Amino acid sequence: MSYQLVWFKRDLRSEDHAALVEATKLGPIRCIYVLEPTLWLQPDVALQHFEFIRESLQDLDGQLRLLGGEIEIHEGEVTEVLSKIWQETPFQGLYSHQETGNRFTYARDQDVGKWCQSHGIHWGEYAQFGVVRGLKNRNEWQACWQRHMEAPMCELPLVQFWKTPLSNKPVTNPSAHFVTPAAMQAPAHLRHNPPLRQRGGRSVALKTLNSFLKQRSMWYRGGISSPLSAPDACSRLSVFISYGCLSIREVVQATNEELLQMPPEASRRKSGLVAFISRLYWHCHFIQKLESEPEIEWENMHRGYDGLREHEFNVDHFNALKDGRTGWPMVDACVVMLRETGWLNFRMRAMLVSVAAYPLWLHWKPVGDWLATQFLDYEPGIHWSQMQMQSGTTGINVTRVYNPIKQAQDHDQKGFFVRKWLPHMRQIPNTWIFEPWNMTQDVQNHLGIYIGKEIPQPIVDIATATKTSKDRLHSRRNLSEVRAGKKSVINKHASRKKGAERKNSKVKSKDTSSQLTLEF
Ligand SMILES: Cc1cc2nc3c(=O)[nH]c(=O)nc-3n(C[C@H](O)[C@H](O)[C@H](O)COP(=O)(O)OP(=O)(O)OC[C@H]3O[C@@H](n4cnc5c(N)ncnc54)[C@H](O)[C@@H]3O)c2cc1C
Repeated sequence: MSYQLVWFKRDLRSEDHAALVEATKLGPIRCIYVLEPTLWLQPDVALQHFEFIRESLQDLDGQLRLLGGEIEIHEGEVTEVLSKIWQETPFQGLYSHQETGNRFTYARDQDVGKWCQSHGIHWGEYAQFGVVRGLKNRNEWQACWQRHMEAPMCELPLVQFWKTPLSNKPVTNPSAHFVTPAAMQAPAHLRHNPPLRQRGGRSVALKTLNSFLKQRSMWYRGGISSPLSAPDACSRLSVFISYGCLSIREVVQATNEELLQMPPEASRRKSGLVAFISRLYWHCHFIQKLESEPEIEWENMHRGYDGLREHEFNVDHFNALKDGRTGWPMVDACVVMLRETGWLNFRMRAMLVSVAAYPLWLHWKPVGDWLATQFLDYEPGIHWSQMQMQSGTTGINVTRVYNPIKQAQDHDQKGFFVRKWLPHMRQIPNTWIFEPWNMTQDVQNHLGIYIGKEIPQPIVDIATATKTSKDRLHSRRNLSEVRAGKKSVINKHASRKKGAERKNSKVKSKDTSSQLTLEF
């Protein structure tokens, strides 16, 4: 029987799935997910991503079984898998969502395009975010985003599968060349699966969306900056959007519906949801940068900053950061929380990168590869744009440096956060909670806790090291050729959203808990 092949990637749902719908309109379909060995060798992947995908595929399999089909998991490089399937039972067309991924997936998609061409196969690719492929002019982008989010959700017609699964339950058929999600084997080299990470699948995603829209959005404004309140106050939807368990359009539309239904007295929740929607806009705005310029994953967005940090990489600084032993309690506690949960709020992510980029003077690429493995919600477009923005290499953003001592004073005044994640800080009295290295020898003797032993000595003097780094960055920025290069970055990447531009570089980001004034 002839059929259309639907290739699931980072779109692990059956609702509002343009590729699935368009393929279904043409006749019987077959659904596959490809476990690509080379993808799992990239520096930005971790076991947590694999396990999250497995959980999401199990859920997707359940959704497809209700419709009479299943998801087949094939192992191999995508063009090899397509060739094998094609040789066994040729298909008419290939259907998938567009992906703005890393360097590997970009090249892989080019190979798939060539494979389809050489086999005379139509490849239907559909946008799943408000990201525009082949965008000619950034001025038009905002209207495109709006159109995408306002379009009706894709309705699935009656589905016919190319074959009925052998059983109602997922079982791996030994004669078939595919396995079920439960039988997926993680590559042995993969490491890092935080015990407290979020679990995958659409059912969990919908529960998370619902609890945010109905309750937790109450704390969004004012609650998202502190790492103590953020785990509940933030939506926690990023990973479900990144792996497509939810479509971003359905999140935007559900939020707008909730806003319409809200009684006037729910003003707190209302302002929370309005702030949240603006984040969903930023989601696509940042991904558009990588879509328009894939090189920002490995090259400075503004090439005038080339050579600034690359040749001075201090491995000891990097290891101290990764081990959570920089000596700055707020930084070390964030590293531990991230390691245990796979998640951090925006402000603390920005602080980690800022500490890496300024006082530790580390180039963003290795730091970004490490953080990509730590963030369960790793989304290349947001990640690499943010890495560069917080490191000062975009050339268009105000230098924003987060002092970890001040961040602790502002967002963890009583030290609950650092004591939660750093056991050795539990005995430190409030007086020294922000700067424990100032404890006198007598105090250390009294507590039986020593700086340089249980508590690391800060690896550099933060004030001096930060000043030196800022001076170096600014002297580069002031070069006439660097100033001249700024315009083309603005033309290509800057947001045209009103209010996005900061009025002047001296405007401090006070609490900015709403973070509505994100820089472009
Ligand atoms: C260095 C760095 C790396 C980051 N890497 C990622 C990443 O790989 N994946 C990712 O989804 N987010 C990333 N972010 C953005 C942000 O920190 C996370 O989206 C957010 O913390 C996720 O939690 P949430 O879903 O509860 O966010 P909420 O505050 O509830 O936000 C709602 C949604 O808006 C989007 N969003 C929020 N903040 C931003 C932002 N600043 N830029 C773009 N989109 C945003 C996300 O899709 C998020 O799910 C990064 C930020 C920094 C500073």
